[in-house]
Amino acid sequence: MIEFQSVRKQYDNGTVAVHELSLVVETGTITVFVGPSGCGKTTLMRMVNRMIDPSSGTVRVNGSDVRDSDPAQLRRGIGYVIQQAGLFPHRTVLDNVATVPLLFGRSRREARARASELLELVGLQQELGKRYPAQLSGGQQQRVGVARALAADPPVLLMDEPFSAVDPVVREGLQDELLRLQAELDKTVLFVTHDIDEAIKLGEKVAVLREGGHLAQYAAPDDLLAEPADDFVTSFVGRDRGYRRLSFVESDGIRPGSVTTVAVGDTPPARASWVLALDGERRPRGWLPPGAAVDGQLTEDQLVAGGSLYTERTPLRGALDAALSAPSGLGVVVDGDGGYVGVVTAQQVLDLIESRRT
Ligand SMILES: Nc1ncnc2c1ncn2[C@@H]1O[C@H](COP(=O)(O)OP(=O)(O)OP(=O)(O)O)[C@@H](O)[C@H]1O
Repeated sequence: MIEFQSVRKQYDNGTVAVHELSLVVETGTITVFVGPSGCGKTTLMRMVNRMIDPSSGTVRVNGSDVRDSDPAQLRRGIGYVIQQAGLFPHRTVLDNVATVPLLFGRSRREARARASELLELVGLQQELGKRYPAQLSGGQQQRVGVARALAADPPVLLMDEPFSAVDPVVREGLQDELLRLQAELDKTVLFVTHDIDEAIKLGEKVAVLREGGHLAQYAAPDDLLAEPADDFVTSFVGRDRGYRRLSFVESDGIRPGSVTTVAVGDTPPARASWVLALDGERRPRGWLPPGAAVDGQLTEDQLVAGGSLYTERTPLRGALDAALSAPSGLGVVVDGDGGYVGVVTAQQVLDLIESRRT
């Protein structure tokens, strides 16, 4: 557990970066600090590993005041991941990660073996270990940064805008990876971002900060979207919060309907409605428009691209998105292996939401 108690930080130039802030970060959770630039997120995070000391107030990690620990000792139990990964440019990827176990007194061989395990854990192929950081993509470098922070198996992980230098698609992949890792490792993660969508996706609790290091709200993401504490939080969480809240709404009660399907390679039936094309493993490949004439076997280039797929029993947002993005207006529901289950309409999702309200 990390506790901030009446913490204040005023820099020598008079800037108040954090204003009398108190909050508790629970053990084994991902907690996100989010807010506009300059609101004190980084300052607050760096107080945990004593890169910055508060002007007043107390920061405790697992009950101990951090000021009572030697900074070097303290940092061994706290992994730190930053934007651009901060890797040593003249060491190979494997040696970058092995640095930490070496510091802990492991032999070079043991350290490299451990580094190799960690690269695998963060989803990097072993041969990338021989490269230098500049020979990796931004997303891969970020994974190396995470592997290095995990090398000491610290109970606490600080992540300061770790994914903000990569493009949105890679970023989403890294976020998913972090959630997967956390399910396995159960660390206490403090994550800083200025992106509210990232905060809502990753955080079990989210602290919204505003200018001058004031805590505007500290809540679970669903509560933040449902009941923003004030105008600042309302505008910060954005306009489509009603829609985004669907990410937290269970889909129990959605009954997928059926639609005519055809396997790619077969001859489709003549239909006045949309026909869904599936591959040999019954995974959706696209749609055949109403009345489309196909002579002989159906090929993929005759199909209209499908919308997003909705994996059954995941939150409602995905179901609505699948329906809205499908050319047929029918969201395709798949099972955990990506196999076709049925279809769902936007109306079904809205009816379910309405029935819950009443
Ligand atoms: N060493 C310093 N000396 C003086 N002022 C500082 C120092 N470090 C940060 N500040 C100021 O303190 C405030 C909070 O900075 P901090 O870096 O904690 O914000 P942040 O929320 O992490 O911002 P960003 O999202 O832009 O990284 C800002 O006004 C910043 O200019």
